[in-house]
Amino acid sequence: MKEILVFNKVSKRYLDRYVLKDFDMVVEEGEVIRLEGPNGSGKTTILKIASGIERPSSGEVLVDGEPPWSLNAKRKLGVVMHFNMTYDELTVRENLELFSKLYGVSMERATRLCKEVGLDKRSMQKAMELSFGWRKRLELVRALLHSPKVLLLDEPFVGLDAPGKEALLNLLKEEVERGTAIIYTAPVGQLDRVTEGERVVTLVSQPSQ
Ligand SMILES: Nc1ncnc2c1ncn2[C@@H]1O[C@H](COP(=O)(O)OP(=O)(O)OP(=O)(O)O)[C@@H](O)[C@H]1O
Repeated sequence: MKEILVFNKVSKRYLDRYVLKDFDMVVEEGEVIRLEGPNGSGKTTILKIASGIERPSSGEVLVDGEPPWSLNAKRKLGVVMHFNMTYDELTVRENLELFSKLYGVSMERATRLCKEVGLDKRSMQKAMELSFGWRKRLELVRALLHSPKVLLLDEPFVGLDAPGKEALLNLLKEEVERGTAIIYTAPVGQLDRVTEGERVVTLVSQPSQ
């Protein structure tokens, strides 16, 4: 299988404190990686670096051979963080029309994904009127519009009820079958999993310097 995301000796320092030190990880197409660790161990930081939101202090990160902040990498990345990337004042449909146009894809995929997660019945609601769990579904659909090769999800199960989790897992199963690599974070003790065969990468908090 092809290597799609590589972290090579990546360190991240905020002021004088290391959050990550010489972190290595190689993710292949279709792999599911669970980043597990206590609060503050750097799980979100890894996703921020992989998505190009933050740059590493040192080391190399490559998405299909390109740095995460490049346009080519952005075309291959789907990202759902704790903050929303859809627009509050636009409806579900308007948001998805906008992002579909930005990615240069037809609305067909958005329509199908919305149906799969039950968002089709809320297409005329403004994004800010959605409850937490429904906004999460919208964020997931937005992240999948351009059929990314790498999907980065920060604590995807948090705040979802049982039908929400089922809808999420169905979409993610489809993605894995398509060959998408999924990297997601989970706090220690979180029982939900994306797949049985996923690889767990355990992080430890860096000692304070
Ligand atoms: N912009 C920043 N400036 C300074 N420190 C930061 C910044 N972003 C993160 N940190 C620190 O880096 C450490 C790791 O944060 P991160 O959010 O990656 O951890 P996490 O494992 O995702 O934690 P949680 O489980 O609580 O979400 C924390 O101590 C945090 O305070």
